[in-house]
Amino acid sequence: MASPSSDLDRERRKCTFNVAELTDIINGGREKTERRQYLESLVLNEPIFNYDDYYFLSREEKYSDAVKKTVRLVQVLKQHNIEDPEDYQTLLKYVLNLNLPIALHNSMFRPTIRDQGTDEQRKKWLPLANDYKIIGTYAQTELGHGTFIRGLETTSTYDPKREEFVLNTPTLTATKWWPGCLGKTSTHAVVMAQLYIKNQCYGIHSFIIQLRSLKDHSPMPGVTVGDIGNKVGLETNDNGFLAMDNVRIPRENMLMRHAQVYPDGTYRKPANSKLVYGTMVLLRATVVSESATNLSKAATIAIRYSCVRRQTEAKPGELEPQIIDYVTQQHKLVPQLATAYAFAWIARYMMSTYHALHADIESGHLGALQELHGISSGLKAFTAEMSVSGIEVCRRACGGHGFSAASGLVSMYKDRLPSCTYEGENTVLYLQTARFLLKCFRQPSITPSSMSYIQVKPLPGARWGVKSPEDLMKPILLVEAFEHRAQRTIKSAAQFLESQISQGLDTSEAMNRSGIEFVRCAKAHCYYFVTRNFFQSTALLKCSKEIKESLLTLGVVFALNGIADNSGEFLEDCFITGTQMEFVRERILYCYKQLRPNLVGLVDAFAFADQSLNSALGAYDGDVYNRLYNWAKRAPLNKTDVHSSYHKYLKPILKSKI
Ligand SMILES: CCCCC/C=C/C(=O)SCCNC(=O)CCNC(=O)[C@H](O)C(C)(C)COP(=O)(O)OP(=O)(O)OC[C@H]1O[C@@H](n2cnc3c(N)ncnc32)[C@H](O)[C@@H]1OP(=O)(O)O
Ligand SMILES: Cc1cc2nc3c(=O)[nH]c(=O)nc-3n(C[C@H](O)[C@H](O)[C@H](O)COP(=O)(O)OP(=O)(O)OC[C@H]3O[C@@H](n4cnc5c(N)ncnc54)[C@H](O)[C@@H]3O)c2cc1C
Repeated sequence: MASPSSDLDRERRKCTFNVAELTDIINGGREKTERRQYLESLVLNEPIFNYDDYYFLSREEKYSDAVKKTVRLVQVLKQHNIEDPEDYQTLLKYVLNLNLPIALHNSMFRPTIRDQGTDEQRKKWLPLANDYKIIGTYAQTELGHGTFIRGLETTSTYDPKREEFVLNTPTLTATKWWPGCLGKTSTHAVVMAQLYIKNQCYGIHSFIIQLRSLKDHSPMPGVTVGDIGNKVGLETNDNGFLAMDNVRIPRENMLMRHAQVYPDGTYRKPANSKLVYGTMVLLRATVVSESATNLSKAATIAIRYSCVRRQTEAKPGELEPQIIDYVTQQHKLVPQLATAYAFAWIARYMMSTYHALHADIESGHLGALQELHGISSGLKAFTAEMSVSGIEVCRRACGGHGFSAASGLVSMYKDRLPSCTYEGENTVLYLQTARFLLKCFRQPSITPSSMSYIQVKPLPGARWGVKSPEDLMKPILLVEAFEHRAQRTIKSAAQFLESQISQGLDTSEAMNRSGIEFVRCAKAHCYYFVTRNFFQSTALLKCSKEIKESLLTLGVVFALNGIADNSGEFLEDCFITGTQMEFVRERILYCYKQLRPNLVGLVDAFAFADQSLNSALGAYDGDVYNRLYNWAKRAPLNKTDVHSSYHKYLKPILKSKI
């Protein structure tokens, strides 16, 4: 048997491009790579951040271990004056492969105060939060409502006499349920509640409440708080519940940047009622980046493993082949690698668009609200869905060892599963994107330039201009196919809605009956958006010819598999012919062959530290079997040769007369 590490060495010698150059491109430049390496050096060398036996821990041990790591991380950040949120994100992406009990503090609590708080409120709360003197979460979802925010039952009633709000969870279903880090960690929360003044409801607003004493961490009076129990994944996160019984907070604790309640109870409404939803939009944009990162990790593990795993005697007397050389294995993994790169590029687009439109919104240009909501909703759902499915494809492609916790793919899959649900359940978000697409379809004047393609009505009888398999390497033809499909499905969704209304259904029932068409056109739009962005971004890169060629070929793989996996949508109106579908299948094989020498180089370029992957299958040196065996020997069950259950239970029956 060839030695696993020699297999990977040989793979690395095959690579046709400079891996470090591609790493810089992925990171956003040489400086960013150096900054990342510096941040990694601060943490990766600390024994406390060792994850070797993490998979053996119980849920409670995992949570406690994560709190320990969190405290040390905060100390490191303070010691080295690391305050830039981007640095924190870099550490999360590339170093810490855990969901920390300060996840919501940094991802939602602080941003909500920053974006929804007045200058005075920022001055009061942000220094405490930035210095981790308080730890917060974002408590919106309740036992009875997650999607329908306007249906939330928690109330915040203004008492003008004492200039206070009184918060209550009036029913069991009003109990806040799921918020991350709520159960045991957070001392404060932004609570989303229905504002009541003189018995009139003004809808959802955000309020800061203290959950726990800063002296002994015990729950505050009127606060019942705890962990919601074991979940599929995210075991380090104490997702919790919160019930409030007449919890009084000062008037100043309502975040009042957009809406105000004056001491006498006068209410000033926000310029737009959706401004209070702003933090969710930021998180949806962040989910796009997380989806890219996790699929990149999964592809790294599975491709490295597939280069060291040899199986089945292809030709008598010869070495068993590397499983990466089975085309069926390439057909599992190369599309995931292509998707990982496509998502890395769209994540950069999403975050830059978020910051640009958020700045517009901050300057009062509220028209950008809907555009940002429309774009972020779809991309969150699309990338989360494909990333989670892709991680499972990578796990399954590793055979039996893919089922071992030591693969790193099992916990990754379990931890990424909820990304299709939190921050907006995927279907609900697709419907929101579709709502915006149809608005653009009907009202060209509100259509942002990024969606101007919607105005172009596809010519009846339009046909794909592909004449040969070689044509399929031309981005313009690939983008044309996805653009046509998106235009057609948006138009068809609009027509379907009209047909429902013309049959006499009221708008909400007609919208409901059109829901499947809406989701279909939202997905088609996202596929087009990601494909177009991939080729546009790659074309602009200043890099070696070899890197550009590999990235373009990955883009072709992403696009062609998108067509092959959804062929019905392209054949439905005869835009694509059967012959052209044969070209697609032939070209997919061609691309796999072209990419084969560079597969390890393309995953090495992500430059995930072994500690961050925490995988016996995906370590840089490929020493799979030793890692698996040594890890198994450390399993708690192997502390003794004979387990105590033998003496307690097994021995009597084994001694009994047969
Ligand atoms: C490490 C792990 C971290 C995980 C942390 C997880 C945190 C969480 O999960 S926080 C909780 C997340 N929860 C959600 O995302 C709830 C999802 N539901 C919603 O966002 C809303 O309920 C809705 C969008 C589904 C509906 O909102 P609603 O107020 O009922 O709006 P209408 O349906 O009446 O009208 C839609 C209308 O409003 C516009 N709009 C909706 N949301 C936004 C927004 N965020 N920004 C801007 N505009 C928004 C939408 O465009 C429609 O406009 P029109 O078409 O002009 O009516
Ligand atoms: C791991 C995890 C972490 C979370 N962290 C937080 C947090 O920190 N803070 C917080 O506030 N919340 C948090 N949540 C809650 C999360 O935001 C909600 O679970 C999510 O918004 C979905 O709402 P729901 O659970 O009520 O599902 P539901 O809305 O009940 O969805 C159930 C089904 O109904 C369908 N459905 C619902 N409404 C519609 C509709 N209008 N049209 C069509 N179909 C519909 C959905 O598509 C879905 O298939 C977290 C959840 C998880 C799993």
